[in-house]
Amino acid sequence: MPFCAPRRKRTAEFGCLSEIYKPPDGRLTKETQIGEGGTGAVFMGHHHRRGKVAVKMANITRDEESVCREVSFLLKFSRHRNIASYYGAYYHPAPNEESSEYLELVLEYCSGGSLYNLIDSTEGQSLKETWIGYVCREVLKALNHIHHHRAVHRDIKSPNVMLTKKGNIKLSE
Ligand SMILES: Nc1ncnc2c1ncn2[C@@H]1O[C@H](COP(=O)(O)OP(=O)(O)OP(=O)(O)O)[C@@H](O)[C@H]1O
Repeated sequence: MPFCAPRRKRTAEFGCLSEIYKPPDGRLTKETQIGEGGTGAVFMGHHHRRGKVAVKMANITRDEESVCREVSFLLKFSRHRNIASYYGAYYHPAPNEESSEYLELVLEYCSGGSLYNLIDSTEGQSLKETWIGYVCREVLKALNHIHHHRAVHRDIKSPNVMLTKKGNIKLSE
């Protein structure tokens, strides 16, 4: 089975997650862990067609509502150049009753880290004004796009602003 994008977000009426988000057939591999967010761990991964990707293990058992919110945000907005591309999601069932169910969200890999890391790396010095201007302009482009579609982000902070290898700015949820 090829890499598949979810057809629609989960709601009670659509039924079983395992039918909506098909599991991969081994063409997606998870490698080292690169971060930890509120919904779960984030891994660097490799996809046979996309190359390097970020795989976010979103814990459905712990907080299904915020996972659905994130998927819905990505489906709506991730085609914008200032929002990390969303390649699809896979359902990961709980192996036993004590474990959690996950949705593996496959995203564009932002190897430059977050704006938070970038500021931190200056060790108390400020970023150059030209950089501050550039980052603000790119984040505003993403926000303008979101607002144009009558939505709001509500969690703008430096850890949610990511950088790609080329220095492009990507707003995440
Ligand atoms: N697309 C990505 N590319 C590279 N690293 C990423 C990517 N997404 C997340 N990360 C890494 O994983 C960490 C956690 O990301 P995540 O989006 O889960 O954080 P969060 O915003 O705190 O979580 P949430 O808002 O979902 O509770 C980030 O700080 C970053 O280091």
